[in-house]
Amino acid sequence: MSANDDRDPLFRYDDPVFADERLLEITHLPGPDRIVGRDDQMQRVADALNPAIFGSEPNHLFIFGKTGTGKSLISRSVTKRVISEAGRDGVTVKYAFIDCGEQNTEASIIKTIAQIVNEPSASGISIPDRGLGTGDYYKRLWQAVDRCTDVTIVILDEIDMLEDDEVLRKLSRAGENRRISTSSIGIIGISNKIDFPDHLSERVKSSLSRDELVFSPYDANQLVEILEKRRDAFHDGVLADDVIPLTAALAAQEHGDARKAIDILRNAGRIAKKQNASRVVADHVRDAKEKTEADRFNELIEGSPQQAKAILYALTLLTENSTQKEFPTKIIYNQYKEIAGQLEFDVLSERRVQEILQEQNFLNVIQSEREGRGRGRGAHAKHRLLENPSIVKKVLLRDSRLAVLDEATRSS
Ligand SMILES: Nc1ncnc2c1ncn2[C@@H]1O[C@H](COP(=O)(O)OP(=O)(O)OP(=O)(O)O)[C@@H](O)[C@H]1O
Repeated sequence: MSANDDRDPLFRYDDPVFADERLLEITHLPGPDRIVGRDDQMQRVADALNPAIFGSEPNHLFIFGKTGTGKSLISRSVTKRVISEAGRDGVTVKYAFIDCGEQNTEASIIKTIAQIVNEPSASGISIPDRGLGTGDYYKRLWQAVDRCTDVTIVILDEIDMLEDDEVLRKLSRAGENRRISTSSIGIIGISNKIDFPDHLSERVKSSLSRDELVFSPYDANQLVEILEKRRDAFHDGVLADDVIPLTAALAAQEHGDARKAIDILRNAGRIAKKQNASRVVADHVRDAKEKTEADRFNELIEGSPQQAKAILYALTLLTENSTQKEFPTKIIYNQYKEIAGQLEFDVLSERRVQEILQEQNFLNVIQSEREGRGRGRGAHAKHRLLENPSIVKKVLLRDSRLAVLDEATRSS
């Protein structure tokens, strides 16, 4: 009798494809021996954080680079090593990783950091989820930081999404302004937008001294190496020989993006498993690429209002039916008006459509560029999709009203 004979037959207890799928989860933090090609960047982050090991204030640091270039990984990995080294000398370092795409207000950021560092038994204070004003959350944060840590490292991912950069000024000057007395705070800001510091307010720009670091995309060979070091996510012999090189090549097409490479590999395994295949082969990888791109795009536009989807759909139709890739606001607006009419939506003004296009540009769904030196960015901007139109369409048509309209247009 096998070990599984008495188990509920409704479920599966073996996984013929994955030995440990968690190694491919985006939140998984690989050990230093699985990190490829980032020695210099790791050293630079270590240099900035080094004072923390002795309980002193680290240097603040901004890290820039395209998506999937290891910015969060290196920040988290080095921070953890700092924490462990500091601990050997009895120095308490804690860190808070905040995704500013999800939490972008001053109060929510302060509250989250306070909740992470606070130990009520040591500090004698609590950090309630709601009910305090921003000023009170700050007060409790300073108390929690002073009473529970020697150094707090605050990692702000997608820092360009911050609603108000005042929080950077207050955190970075907490020691100087005597908000905290026995501890210190270091900030690591992470962004895909290299020009992000230009958009900081003058107050913050002048007060926040920092180091800056740029992460370049990986080449296909580095992506192969990154994937090879996660091969043990699969059972021996499950991956066909060409799977890792093909995955790396596909992920390197736009820019060498390790997140995409890992996502494709994981999705390829899942697709193989779903098909009850005992091996992952090149076709699974190709299907996985499409799924990965659609999932990502879906994540970007999830939560966008239907009007924004109608505008994106207008841009998609224009792109599909033309050799051009970029379209002026006016042309997109005319196409949108037609679509909105067919969908029986209220037709928005051209100015509002322009604003929505700018928002989508900000969210990296499309790219908008101002042409020439025309007045106001609105009327003179041109916009293009950043993703393949067939993928964009596939995702947009998950909205049933757009799907019906698309079907009707094609059959007419
Ligand atoms: N040098 C590397 N070695 C091993 N794995 C890596 C490396 N760089 C990135 N990865 C893996 O790729 C994925 C994406 O990395 P990470 O989240 O750090 O990228 P990022 O630059 O912060 O991207 P984003 O801007 O999209 O947040 C993670 O699963 C990470 O473990």
